[in-house]
This record gives sequence, C-alpha cells and structure tokens, in this order.
Amino acid sequence: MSYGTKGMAFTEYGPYWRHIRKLCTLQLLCPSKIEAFAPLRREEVGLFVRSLKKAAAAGEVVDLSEKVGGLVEDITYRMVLGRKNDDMFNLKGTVEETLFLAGAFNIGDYVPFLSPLDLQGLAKRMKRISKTIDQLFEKIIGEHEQVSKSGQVQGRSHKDFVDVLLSLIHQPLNPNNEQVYIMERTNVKAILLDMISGAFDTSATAIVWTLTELLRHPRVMKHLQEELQSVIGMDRMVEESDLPKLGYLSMVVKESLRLHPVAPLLIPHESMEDITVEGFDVPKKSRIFINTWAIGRDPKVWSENVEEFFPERFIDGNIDLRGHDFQLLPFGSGRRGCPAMQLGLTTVRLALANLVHCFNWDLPSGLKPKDLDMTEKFGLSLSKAIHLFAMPTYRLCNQLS
Ligand code: HEM
Repeated sequence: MSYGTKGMAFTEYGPYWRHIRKLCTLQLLCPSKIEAFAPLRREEVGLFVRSLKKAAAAGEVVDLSEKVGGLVEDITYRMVLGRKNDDMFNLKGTVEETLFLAGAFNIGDYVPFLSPLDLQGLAKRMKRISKTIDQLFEKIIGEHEQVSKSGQVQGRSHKDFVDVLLSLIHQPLNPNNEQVYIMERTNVKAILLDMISGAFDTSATAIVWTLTELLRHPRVMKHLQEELQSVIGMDRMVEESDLPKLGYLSMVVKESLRLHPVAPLLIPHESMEDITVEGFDVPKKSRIFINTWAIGRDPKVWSENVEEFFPERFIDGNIDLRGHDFQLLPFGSGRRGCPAMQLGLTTVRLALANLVHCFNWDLPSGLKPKDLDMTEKFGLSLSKAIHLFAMPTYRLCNQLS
C-alpha cells in the first residue's frame, strides 16, 4: 500500500527515508509553504462558517463530525491535489479504507505461517485498495502534467503538492552522495499518499474531540469564548494571525490531545539496537509501540485529577507539544515525530476558534453535557465512535455575506 515503502511514514530509517523526509520538510511542510496556503484555509473556514450559519438560522441540529471531516478534507485535497473532492473520485472512502487497513490487527503479523492464508482477507483488500489509489493518483498526476505542458501552472498563485513534486521528477534526491536516489513517479505517488493519509483524519479527529470536551465542560467553553471575545471582538471571524494571542485556546487543545491523542500508539517504531529499558531487555528490530494514551492518563505523571478535562494544568506553559516533554507526545518525538505539526495545529486551532467564536452550541433534545457519549473507535487513529451532534446559534454582530 505504500509503494514498497517509497513514502515516509512506513519507511525504515536509513538514507532513503532521510532524503524523503528532508525533501518533504523543505519543499512541502516548511513555514513559508504553510503560510502560502493560509488564504485557502481562510476561504474554506469562511465557507464552513457560512454553512453553519444557515443551519443555525434554520434551527437545525448539525452532524459536527461529518461537517468538520468535510472541512479538513477540502483543505487537504486542495493543498495536496489542487482540487476539491468531487463525485468522480471516492477519495474519502478510499483513504478511510487505507487507514483502516494500515491499523488493522493482522493475525499473519504475529503468526507468520498463517500469513499466506490471509484468513481475515486483509491482504486481498490491501491489493484492491492500492490499485484504486494508484488509478486515482495517475489521473490526478495526468491532469497536472497537462496543465504544466500548457504553461498555466506558472500563472497560479501557489503550487499544490503535486505540482511541487512533479517539478522534481527525474532529478536526484541526493545529488552529492554515492548511492543516488532519483525521484520517479512511484516516489511522487507514495509521498502524496502519506500526505493525504497523514492530514486527513488527524486534524478532524482532534477538532471533534476538543469540541466534545468543550460541550461537556460549559465552564471551559465560556472561558474560551471570553478569551476570543476580548482578543477578537464580536464583529469578525478569527484569523490565523490571531492564533498566537489565544493562550487559553492553546491550553484547551493541549488538554484535549492529552486525553484523546489522535494516534494513541503513535506509528509503530523499531529498535535499531539491543537495549535495556528499566530492566527489560529489548532486542534489536523489535516492534515498539509507545502508548501515549496511557501516559496521558497516568496519575503518577499528571496528578490526581488526571481524568478531568482541566486546561489550566498547562497554565505555567512548561509543557509543550514538540516532543521535548515525554508526558505529552501527541505528535511523537525525535526524528520520526510528525513533520507537519505546525500545519496540523494551525488547522485545528483555526477551525476550533471559529466554531466557538461564531456560535453558541446546544446539545440536541435535552441531552445533558455529562451524558455525551465518549466511546473511542480504535485504529491507527482514535476517533470518536459516535458522531457528535449539536445545534448552533450565531453569536457575532456582523452578518457574513
Ligand atoms: C493534529 C494533526 C496531527 C497529529 C496529531 C499528527 C500526529 C502524528 C503522529 C503521532 C505521528 C507519529 C510520530 C511517531 O511515531 O513518533 C505522525 C507522523 C507523521 N505525520 Fe502527522 N499528525 C498530524 C497532522 C499531520 C499532517 C497535516 C500531515 C501531512 C500533511 C502529517 C504527516 C505525517 C507524516 C508523513 C508522518 C510520518 C513521519 C515519519 O515517519 O518520518 N501529519 N503524525
């Protein structure tokens, strides 16, 4: 499914991974590239708020899981592929199936002699989905090549990820090294798949869990609305440039990621040498899972009120999300940590801030905050099992056109 590990996330540590990671960090996920897509995010969040405003005027209950998922999808597809999802491609279903299969418990991994039997039918599904993905990418790349030939790409204000990667095709990834890797079409497709699957579910899951916690804790919701009101005022939406001024919002997101880490066991790691950790011998090449979910709920680490949603625990600002503080690792740590943390956090904070600033939210038909369902759906990512529904009331003074 990952083109013979030609992407980043499932590729073994070594020179190839290092070059791909460097390329993605410098060309796709660097601060200037993230900044270049700010107008795109602004436009999509604007459309999102307008559609919620309509629902508010009609007194509708909104499926927030679905809506937020749609917003993140649109932002991701436009940034990576240069187009929104349309009916021609069932991108959403395809990516969901890919993520499910990547995180599925496969008996063959643990009892290798059963592997060829494919008892759960997972290998068959993987082969099928990798074919679908490949056809889809071929079509999108083909369209980009057409546009590039016609010279139109030069006139665009920013290049999407496909444009950037195609501009590097047939070139060496590491010109000065002995073993040279050349960027080919397969590498482009593998990287695109990583970018889409990395971005797709993560930000939406984080937004939905945070909103759920805010609805369960009206005190925190009120405090956050007060911060937004005092920093932004009541006559406009939140802009990305406002985010550094929103200290309480940042604490709320940290607290939510502590209790609901999007990737509860991170991505599986592998030990590179024999090591002993607190008396346990871990042989070289063991598969290592880091249970961030358990660390986030460990009273020895977080004190007695560990199960409580209490953003104020971060008030002294000593614990950050960059992987330096091992008690909070929602983006992992070290060289395999998430290369897109800034991008992910910007999307999460911007969408959340606007949801909370532009609307008051009521739970449907008499549901009490404490009765909100908190069941988790386990996979590579840990999403909310049951969709979140709530009823918006528009609260800004201005009338968005
Ligand atoms: C709130 C949003 C996000 C969260 C919580 C998140 C979380 C993570 C985590 C936990 C890992 C594994 C770290 C480890 O195992 O040590 C990871 C890796 C990765 N993420 Fe993210 N991520 C987010 C957004 C994104 C976005 C937007 C992209 C792409 C545009 C992305 C692309 C990747 C890639 C490619 C890797 C693999 C890195 C490698 O193996 O070197 N992530 N992410």
